[in-house]
Amino acid sequence: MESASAFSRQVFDYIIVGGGNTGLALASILSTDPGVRVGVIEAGLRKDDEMILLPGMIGKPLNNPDYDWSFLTKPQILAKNRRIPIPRGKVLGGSSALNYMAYTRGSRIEFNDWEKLGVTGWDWSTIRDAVNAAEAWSPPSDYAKLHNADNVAHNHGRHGYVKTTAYSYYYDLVLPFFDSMNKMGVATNYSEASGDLIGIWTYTASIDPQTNTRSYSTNAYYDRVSSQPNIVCLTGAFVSRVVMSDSKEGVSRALGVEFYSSGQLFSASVRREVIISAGALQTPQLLELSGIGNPNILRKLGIPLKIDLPGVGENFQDHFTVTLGAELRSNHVTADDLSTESFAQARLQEYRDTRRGMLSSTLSTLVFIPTSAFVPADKMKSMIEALDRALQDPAIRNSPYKQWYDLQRQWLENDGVAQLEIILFPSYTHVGCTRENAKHYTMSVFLQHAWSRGTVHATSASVFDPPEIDPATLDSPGDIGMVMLLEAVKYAFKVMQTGTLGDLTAKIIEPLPTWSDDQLRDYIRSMVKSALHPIGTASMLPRSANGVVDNDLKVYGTSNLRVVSDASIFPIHLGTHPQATLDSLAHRAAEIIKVDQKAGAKL
Ligand SMILES: Cc1cc2nc3c(=O)[nH]c(=O)nc-3n(C[C@H](O)[C@H](O)[C@H](O)COP(=O)(O)OP(=O)(O)OC[C@H]3O[C@@H](n4cnc5c(N)ncnc54)[C@H](O)[C@@H]3O)c2cc1C
Repeated sequence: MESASAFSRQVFDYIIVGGGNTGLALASILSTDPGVRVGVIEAGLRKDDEMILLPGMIGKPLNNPDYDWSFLTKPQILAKNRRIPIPRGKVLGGSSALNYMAYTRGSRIEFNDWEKLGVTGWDWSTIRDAVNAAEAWSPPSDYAKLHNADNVAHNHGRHGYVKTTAYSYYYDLVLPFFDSMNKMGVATNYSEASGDLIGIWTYTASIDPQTNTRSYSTNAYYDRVSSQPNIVCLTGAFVSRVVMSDSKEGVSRALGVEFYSSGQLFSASVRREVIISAGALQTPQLLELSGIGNPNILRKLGIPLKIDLPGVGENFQDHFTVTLGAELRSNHVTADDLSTESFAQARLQEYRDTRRGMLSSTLSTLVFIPTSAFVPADKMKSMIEALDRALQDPAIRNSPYKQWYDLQRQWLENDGVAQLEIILFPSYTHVGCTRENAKHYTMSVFLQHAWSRGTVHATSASVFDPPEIDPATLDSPGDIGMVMLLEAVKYAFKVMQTGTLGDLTAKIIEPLPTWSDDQLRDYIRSMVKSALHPIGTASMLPRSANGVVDNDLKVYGTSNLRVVSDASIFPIHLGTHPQATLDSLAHRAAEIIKVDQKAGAKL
């Protein structure tokens, strides 16, 4: 790791802002060319401790300021004015150091439809190949196969960077959950990486099969190149702005960055490109601090305008989730047992001695289903009628985003597109009364294509003031967000009462199947939260559709500033977890940048 003053004395070919999931991956790939110098500036520090590396420790670093930015939304009017937490990694490796390690691909249908939004060059086969370049998959063990782990080798990359495989420990509730879903008519999907996500499956995790530790951008990518002289990583430093030249014939050039380290302001210059990879919440803030954004917002912040780009910080999307809690009839081992000190110590020792056992794993099973699977036909009809009426509103019809409303409308009735994810957590992450010493589980439902469109904007000209995050929770045309969550909760009640999981469930604790729709709506407003997948705030869309970057990830109106490979560039949400796609973006971006470099593109 470098000192700030040494860093600032160098001139880099590429400066990457944010050494997170994809920024660090991209920096590492670019630096495999010895002819270029790459500088990375990351606000967090390197932390390779058990809180990050042990799968069973997930959740422990959250709210710890040494690991987590711990963002809060602004009060959400339709969610009882609550400020909803959105944790984000503040360490080298970013959120890939904190996440739950589900390494899941997106959907063939969805990626192929990006073209309908005016995005070209990003179809399923391109993204699939790029994930394959990122992935170093190992087949699951026989024990994992008994838990329906994906065993279809040709869907996976074998020689990439991020080590993936199935876990080596499964909670007792996994197979009962499969049984209940199968009895609900949801088939087991044995090849989740094929581009078809529909069904119930055991996920492939970003885990090293040799050590059963987390594989993330720090150890998967950066450690391969960190000893090379042409990559320099500065940690504990906050980029406060990209220094942009004045615009010449409508185009501005990134000259370098300014950053703070130990309270002191430094600068570093760049020969070729500045690449912002600061995540979906801080990328728009940094663009605005650099004078790129909506002129009205910049004026209020006292920031001189460099590029008029009103899409910056708009189009914010997330997966919204609600949880239900249940008490078990049985005395199964669950993750809650880890709250007993002696049990936790024994599991930790087991892991340290053998790399096996409960701490080598987390939750492991995911369900993805289309609308028709959880919204009854009569409800579907009335829901779509209300939506169609709402979509006639001139504010929507004349909106630059009309095309993606149309696309989401098509996806609602496409049985190949997942609209709902369900996860069974082998623990009690819930509210409500419970019997002491009883065992529990939590079931969560997640909307995959919410209709809310929120915003993220800087609140001052200082990088140290967190941005204002407004996901517009539950604010959707025809109230479709609430209707779908309501039906999702009712569907989850059925799952909890069906098959082997139903036999094991002593009682549903809260919410209750006997509650009226009004009570359930009230519960949803009280409980809805972020599934921690924010995207869209610097969207890859045509400029006329409020896009911020073009198909080559270059910020409109600049010759050499890209927003690369962080989740802010997704134009529309993925019906899955994002990290594998983010790795693919790093690889795709590296290809694009290398082509530009070879062509000697005029910068
Ligand atoms: C608790 C949790 C669980 C999750 N579980 C899963 C999962 O199981 N599977 C999955 O696919 N996804 C999961 N996700 C989501 C996924 O991990 C993230 O979407 C993804 O890692 C984001 O990558 P990114 O590159 O966009 O941003 P990040 O990885 O967050 O990187 C952004 C980096 O920029 C740095 N930075 C920001 N501003 C500045 C600045 N001004 N100067 C310098 N550095 C700066 C940050 O410190 C950070 O390191 C989870 C997320 C969380 C938080």
